[in-house]
Amino acid sequence: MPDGAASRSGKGAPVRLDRVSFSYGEAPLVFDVDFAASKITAIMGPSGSGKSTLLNLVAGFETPRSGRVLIGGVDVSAEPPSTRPVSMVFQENNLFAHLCVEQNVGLGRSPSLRLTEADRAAIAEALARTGLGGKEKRLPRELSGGERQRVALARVLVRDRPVLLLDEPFASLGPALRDDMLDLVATVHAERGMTVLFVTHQPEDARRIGQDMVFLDNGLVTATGKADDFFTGAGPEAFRRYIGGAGDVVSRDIARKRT
Ligand SMILES: Nc1ncnc2c1ncn2[C@@H]1O[C@H](COP(=O)(O)OP(=O)(O)OP(=O)(O)O)[C@@H](O)[C@H]1O
Repeated sequence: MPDGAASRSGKGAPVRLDRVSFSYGEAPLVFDVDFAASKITAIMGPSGSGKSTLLNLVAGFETPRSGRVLIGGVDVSAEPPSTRPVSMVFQENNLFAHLCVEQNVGLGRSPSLRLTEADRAAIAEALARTGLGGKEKRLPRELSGGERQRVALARVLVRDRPVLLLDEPFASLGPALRDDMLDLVATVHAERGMTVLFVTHQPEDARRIGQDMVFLDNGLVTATGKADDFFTGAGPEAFRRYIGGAGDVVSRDIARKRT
């Protein structure tokens, strides 16, 4: 499939930030970086380094001061979020409080909730996959935090866009549930091959599903490469300092897996 509009559904599309600058009124953030099609890239960096801003620029919630955002080779810089070939899951507040689970997921299919039979079948399948069968009519406030994030994931499943943006979506969950969710993302990624940009502060989460790594520091991309290389000590000094002792644990896990 050629890059471009054709890659708006189905397989992953490459994402490029071409000398994108952005400012909230203070020092500018400048991003010049490529995310490979159909890879899961972990985005890490100290608090305030610009990770969420980068995702918001890709999603269209923020507009570059200069430079271009390209998805599948197409300049989407002037497009609103709704027309970009992107889905996003935030740390919280992904759901509409007055809509039930089924409707919240249905929005991924049709913003007006005019759903076809095929849409309803896709919604039922996504709810089953995320373990939400039987909870279709519940409101978000009647769900646990983990269940709410699963609804957000189910919506992403039915939306089926070539790019998935995850902004610490599982940060508030316990470790076992977090691992389950990460595994679900990895399984869906293996099936569909969408491009995933995954912001996380957790080295073990980045290690679990990340294939590539983009490291931000102070509003700039300061290192990119294979995630494994970062965790086996080949990453920049700033990365090692950032993850501190967690690096040793993750490296040991990698060594154990390989023996
Ligand atoms: N709405 C806003 N208004 C003004 N400044 C903002 C706004 N959002 C973020 N910033 C600033 O922009 C910079 C980058 O913020 P961003 O949220 O992208 O960082 P982050 O790496 O995602 O941080 P964290 O890991 O803490 O979530 C920070 O200096 C932050 O204070």
